[in-house]
Amino acid sequence: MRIKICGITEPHQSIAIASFGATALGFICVPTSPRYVTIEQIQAAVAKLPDKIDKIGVFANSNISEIQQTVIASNLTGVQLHGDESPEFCHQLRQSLPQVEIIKALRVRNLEQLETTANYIEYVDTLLLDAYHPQQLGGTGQTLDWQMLQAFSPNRPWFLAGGLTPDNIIDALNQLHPNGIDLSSGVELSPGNKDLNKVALLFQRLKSV
Ligand SMILES: O=C(O)c1ccccc1NCC(=O)[C@H](O)[C@H](O)COP(=O)(O)O
Repeated sequence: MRIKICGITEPHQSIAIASFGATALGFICVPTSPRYVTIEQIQAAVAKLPDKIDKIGVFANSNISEIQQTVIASNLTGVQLHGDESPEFCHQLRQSLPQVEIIKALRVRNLEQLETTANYIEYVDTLLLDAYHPQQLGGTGQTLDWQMLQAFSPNRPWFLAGGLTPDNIIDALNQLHPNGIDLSSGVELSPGNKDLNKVALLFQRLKSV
């Protein structure tokens, strides 16, 4: 299973979290986020990471040239689209960045919206389901209605996100079978400052899965 820790801002934390066993790290490229990082900060955070770690830039409603510029300058291996990007936008991004993993995040409010994931299947590599929040795009600590996801079985790998913590992760994975999990505020001291004790506890608990 893929384990993505998102909202990294500090180089020493990115190295520590990779050494605990994270398979992917996420860097927030959304200027309004308290976890926002510049290209220079991403470069510093990824510089000493092993090649096998996926380095994902998280964008929301950015244009293709901004995304392309950041991906190339920061050596990112993937892009997570966390705004209102359409399937057509994902298709265009694929033409511009053919070697880069495209993850479409959907902030799921109800079953009808969950069904819109089908529109993205042919244009993205991976889906990510996050919780809906009326004011914030991500990193909110809100959990999804896991009951609503019981029958979710898309024709693409998918990440479960939204309010996951070391305390609820086993419960989540007993109920759902995602290909990956994504955590941010549940392993933080404050936005962008990860709590390495909580990250270590997470990986310890995941050993039993
Ligand atoms: O984390 C942010 O600040 C953020 C801002 C704008 C768009 C996306 C953002 N985060 C995306 C993520 O992938 C988070 O890991 C995801 O929302 C889960 O967060 P949390 O509920 O805190 O675990």
